[in-house]
Amino acid sequence: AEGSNPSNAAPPAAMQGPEPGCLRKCGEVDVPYPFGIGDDACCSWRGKFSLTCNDTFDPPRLYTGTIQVFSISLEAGEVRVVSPVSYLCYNSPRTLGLEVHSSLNVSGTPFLLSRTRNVFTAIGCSMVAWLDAGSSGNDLSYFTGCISYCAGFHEAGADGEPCTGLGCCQTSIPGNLSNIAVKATVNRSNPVDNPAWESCRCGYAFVSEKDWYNFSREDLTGVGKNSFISRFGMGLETNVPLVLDWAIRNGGSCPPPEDSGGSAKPSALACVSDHSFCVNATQGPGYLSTFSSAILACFAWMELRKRDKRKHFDKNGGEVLKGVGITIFTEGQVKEITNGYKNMVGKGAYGEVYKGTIGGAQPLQVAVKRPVAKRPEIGKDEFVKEITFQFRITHANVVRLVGCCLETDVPILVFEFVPNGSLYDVLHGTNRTRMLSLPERLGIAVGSAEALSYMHSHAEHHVHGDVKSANILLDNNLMPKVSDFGSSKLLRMGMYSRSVVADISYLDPVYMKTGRFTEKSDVYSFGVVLLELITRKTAKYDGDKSLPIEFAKPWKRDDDGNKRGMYDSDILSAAGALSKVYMECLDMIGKLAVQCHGGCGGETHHGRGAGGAEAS
Ligand SMILES: Nc1ncnc2c1ncn2[C@@H]1O[C@H](COP(=O)(O)OP(=O)(O)OP(=O)(O)O)[C@@H](O)[C@H]1O
Repeated sequence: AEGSNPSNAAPPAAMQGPEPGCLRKCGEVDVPYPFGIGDDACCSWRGKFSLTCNDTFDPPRLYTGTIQVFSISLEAGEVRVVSPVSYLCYNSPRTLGLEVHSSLNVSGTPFLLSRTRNVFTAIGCSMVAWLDAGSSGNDLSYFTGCISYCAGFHEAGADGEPCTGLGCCQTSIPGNLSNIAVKATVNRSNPVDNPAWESCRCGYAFVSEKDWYNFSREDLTGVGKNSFISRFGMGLETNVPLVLDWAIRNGGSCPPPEDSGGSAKPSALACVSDHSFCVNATQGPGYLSTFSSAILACFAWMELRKRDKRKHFDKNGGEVLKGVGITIFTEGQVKEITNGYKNMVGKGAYGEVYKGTIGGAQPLQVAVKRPVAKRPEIGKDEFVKEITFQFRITHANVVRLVGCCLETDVPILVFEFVPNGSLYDVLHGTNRTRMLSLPERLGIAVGSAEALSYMHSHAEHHVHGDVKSANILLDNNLMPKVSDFGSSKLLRMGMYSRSVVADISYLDPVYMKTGRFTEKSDVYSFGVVLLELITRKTAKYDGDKSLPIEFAKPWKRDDDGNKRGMYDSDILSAAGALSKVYMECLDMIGKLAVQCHGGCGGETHHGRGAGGAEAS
């Protein structure tokens, strides 16, 4: 994973994560993915790292096959397992009363004996210890060993001394071993008496973790609480640790080293990402990757991602929201819904908006708001309250919150999809395809006002905070649906200033002076939308002209001759447009808008209820 930033890397295509609900502990032993407990192939990587947990022991014991596992390290790519101990005991200077050989075979598993972390050790007086070993199930073509001799108990090395052949001997082992047979025996071709047989009765041989064994003369005695058997056990029932390297190999490994330079990109890796590459093996043929840094990075990346998601989920109040009944999507589900974020339909302060479909018997089209900004810390309780509130709103003129994904820093919000774009696009868009009639504009004004009125008076006096034509979406019947009730508020909960979130052209001057944003500020913004509807001018037009200011000028002067000067020419040229009723209707909307802005000597918007109520 050289040069990569794991947290930004794409998920490795070929490596699926574990299913939720898999056991991750056996007794005291943690079982991290790619390892898993039990037959469920989904709990471990492709079922190839499955272990068993035997709970007839107290505490339960973890096994790979019949070999007990003491611990697993993802970072080191190692597991520590029980090492079988071979032993013998003399019953005369030259004859053995007991001779037990033992073996260990991990061929065909992801494990190999670690060359660097283990050593072969024999303990005893007058003993020859053999290690037969190989790299496959039947292969025992390699052998090594060592001899230990001592003329008497006190002739053996002192406690703690290195194993130099006086009571114990050691030799290192090669790489690429998966099959070992250990023999503790006498040299039968040239038998030598064991003069110390009465005090140094037993001998032992094993492969163990390097530096684990510390020589003690008492180990030679074969009896007593300080003997080797008492301290460490014998046969397969020992607590002698052996270190196995583990890696993903056949069917999930790197191509052979000769095919792969340092930058070669493998094609069938367990863990293929742009940042992965194969490294040459140090474990000999057949062992293609000693837990390559790429694989390590992938596992680390997966673990990090998992932890991040959990952290975000908790921070975003996931546990509470689960109880509320809101649909909570995983990041993967959102990706599926949006077909990999393929169809972006817009972009706002909260983030990018993608069209998607929730499948099922009745597929539902949705708009997925994916945050782009990192949010400042906001109160979890506040966020949960807001999302819960949004989720519970059911009003035909408010865009419905369908669900959310809490696994990201800022949650992804999923809304119903409103197909006809925003009022802004329909009125002012460069690709404008339709002309709105006056009754259609009235319908949009009334519907939007109802949404605001509902929120202001019924829904705990909820202020929108960013009323504008871009936030009024139109369905196929031109029914308006006010959007962003939630997201503008959610953004404001952080340290963002109001002015960053809202469009300044719609901002209430009273708010500008006092810094206090109330439902009456929404009324002011709604007045600007009304003016957009009858003039088809943007809130700021012809450079920096303010629509509410310019429109209100003749109204304030009571200059009837010019009051109608800004009405949309499209409306005025429509059939029947110049009828009395038609013009009076336009005038009423104009008057209402001016009142929303506190003009004309009438009641200001600060003295009235919601503009929505009046418009309705
Ligand atoms: N529910 C929806 N259905 C269909 N399209 C949507 C939906 N929500 C947003 N859009 C589209 O995405 C665009 C951006 O929407 P968004 O609400 O994020 O930003 P905005 O309202 O334009 O700006 P701001 O975030 O500053 O208020 C909208 O103009 C609209 O075209």
